Amino acid sequence: MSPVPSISISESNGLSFLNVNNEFASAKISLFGGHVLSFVPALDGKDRLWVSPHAYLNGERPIRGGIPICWPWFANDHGKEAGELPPHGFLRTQVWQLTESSEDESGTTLALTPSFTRAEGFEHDCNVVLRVHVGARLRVALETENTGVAPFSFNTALHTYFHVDHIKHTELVGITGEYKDKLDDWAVKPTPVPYTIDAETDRIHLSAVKQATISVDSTEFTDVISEGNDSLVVWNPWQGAASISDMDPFGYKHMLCVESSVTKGLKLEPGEKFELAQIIVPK
Ligand SMILES: O=P(O)(O)OC[C@H]1O[C@H](O)[C@H](O)[C@@H](O)[C@@H]1O
Repeated sequence: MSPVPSISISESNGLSFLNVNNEFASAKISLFGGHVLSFVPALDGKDRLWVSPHAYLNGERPIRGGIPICWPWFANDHGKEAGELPPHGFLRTQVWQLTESSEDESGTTLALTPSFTRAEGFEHDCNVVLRVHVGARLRVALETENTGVAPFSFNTALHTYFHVDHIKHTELVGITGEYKDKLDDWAVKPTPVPYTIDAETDRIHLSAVKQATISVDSTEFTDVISEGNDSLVVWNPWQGAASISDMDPFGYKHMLCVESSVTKGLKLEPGEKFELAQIIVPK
């Protein structure tokens, strides 16, 4: 299909990208992974997303940064030994197609679909559509529809890497309740107040937080609104970034993952649809 005029297509290292430019913002989306890489609002010209300078942008590995799509499982929660199946599922490493695009007074909307939704570890019939709206806000929504005759359960996440000027000057506001600490054998702990990051952090917040704010130097920078989530994941590898081959040792200073997530298992009956969405609101 030919996209609307606010979308142009570029290619590099064998990957294709959709570049969206309208009066509200610009955005870049990789068809590999159905992966939003950048969202720069006209408001202040500051990218809200972070991509590692060492990210593989050639289809060899999932892209480190932007908005990876985790589906139909989160991390290694696929019921087999870690390493037997790809972490975060199999959508972030396949080529997606642009199936629809439109523009109106609020911005540009695109729909993308993955090449396949059935693979080892998830042998069910379904349709998956990613809808991206680039306007004064960025809305990313992943819809899953059960097109089969039996129910299935799955997990999913919009694993967004937010850009922050400096992690040591960053605070997360609005997260309440308890979290499971992956770095402490999944111990359940109260959410800290104030919520600052000063060490490796890998947490599944167990309440369905609908709005969190990323503040930098006590100034609100980005609101993160979630719809359909049952949890919120917060991740920063800190100096462990040095052992991640597609991050540099200091990469952790400029990113914070705040992931709108379904981690508790969501059951879809035949014919049912479910949407997980994240809305990124520049302040
Ligand atoms: O390296 P990746 O497979 O992209 O995963 C990156 C991170 O994703 C999530 O935030 C998990 O909670 C972390 O445990 C994991 O390290």
